[in-house]
This record gives sequence, C-alpha cells and structure tokens, in this order.
Amino acid sequence: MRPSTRDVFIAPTDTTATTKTQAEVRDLIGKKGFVNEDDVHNFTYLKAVIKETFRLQAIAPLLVPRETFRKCSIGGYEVPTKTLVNVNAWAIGRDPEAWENPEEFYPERFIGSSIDFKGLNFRLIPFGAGIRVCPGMHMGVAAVELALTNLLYKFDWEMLPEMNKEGIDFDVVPGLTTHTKK
Ligand code: HEM
Repeated sequence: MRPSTRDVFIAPTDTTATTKTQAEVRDLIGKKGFVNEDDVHNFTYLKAVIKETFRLQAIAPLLVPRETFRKCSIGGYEVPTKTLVNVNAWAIGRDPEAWENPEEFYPERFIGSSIDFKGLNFRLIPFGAGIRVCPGMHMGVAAVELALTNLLYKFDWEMLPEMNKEGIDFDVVPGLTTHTKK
C-alpha cells in the first residue's frame, strides 16, 4: 500500500470501525451498485470515522505558518510583532485536555456531537481555520467520502494474515504534509 493511501485507511486497522462503516454503507445502498454524492449525507458513522481519522492523522500537522502583525498574548505568552507562529493541529487532536482517551481510535465520540472540522471548533482543525482555511475542504472531503464508501461497498477489507495492527508503523517524517517513514 502506498503511504498516502495508508494515511486515509487508518480505519481498516480498526476492524470494528471497518465492519460498522461497511455495514452502514451496504445497508443504505443495498443493491444499487455504487455510492454517489447524494448518498453520502446519510452515512453518520462513516462521517464520524473520517473525523476521527482527521483528528489522529492531520494531513498538514502544523497547518501553514503564520506571522504576527502586532504583538499579542497567546495562552499567557507574550508574542512580539513579526513572529513566526505554527499551530500544531496534530498535537491539538491528541490533547488530553480536549479529548477523552485521545490516543484511542473511537469514532463514536463524534456521534451526536456538534464538533466539526470546518474551522469553528478549534480542537479539530485538519483544514486550518480563519482567513487561510483550506479552500479545497469540501472537495477534499467529498473525494475521501466517495472513495472510501465505494471501496467499502465493493470490497471486503482485511489485513494480511502475517500483519497485525500493532505491527503497522504510523511514524511520520517531519514536513508540511504527513508521510509515513516507510
Ligand atoms: C483532505 C484533503 C485536504 C486537507 C486535509 C487539506 C488541508 C489543508 C490545510 C491544513 C491547509 C492550511 C490551512 C491553514 O493554515 O489554516 C490547507 C490550505 C490550502 N488548501 Fe487544502 N486540504 C485538502 C484538500 C485540498 C484541495 C482538494 C485543494 C484544492 C482543490 C486544496 C487547496 C488548498 C489551498 C489553495 C490552500 C492554501 C490556502 C491559503 O493559504 O490561503 N486543499 N489545506
């Protein structure tokens, strides 16, 4: 599997989430043969799985750097004018003060929750927030939703017998976007 694909497919290492997502997709689509954009609105669990994946594996972990216009105070720290500021979306997604059991892949945390990734809830910002928020967010999410639902609809996914969840190396190399080491 190529690293970029593996980033999106963190969920299949969690067999419960994979089974539940696949059941939701197949129940709602039935024998129709494919999933299209209109169907995706109905997939509550799938949307929770995607949010949980974005929370744990931010594609741009430090977003895009900012520079301060004027001096300001952030969390009690005085920040001078023209300081380069990185927002660590990866760490925010795993902050124990923001999330219960942050290291656990638990999509259910989003079911019935208003937390979304559109830049209004600062604890989930895989697309950033504010004036430089990702303009391709809706296109990006639609691509992930459609690809994932159709792959789950059509195929049964499982790890090779010699693989196990613990053996998958999710370590990433530093950079603007997330790439696995191997
Ligand atoms: C799942 C898919 C995607 C993710 C997770 C993502 C994530 C991000 C993030 C984190 C930023 C920085 C936002 C900030 O610093 O506040 C960004 C910026 C940007 N993204 Fe995306 N993106 C995705 C898809 C796309 C697509 C499909 C396009 C174009 C068709 C796109 C175009 C851009 C552009 C042009 C910027 C720079 C915006 C600016 O600096 O004003 N992105 N994206």
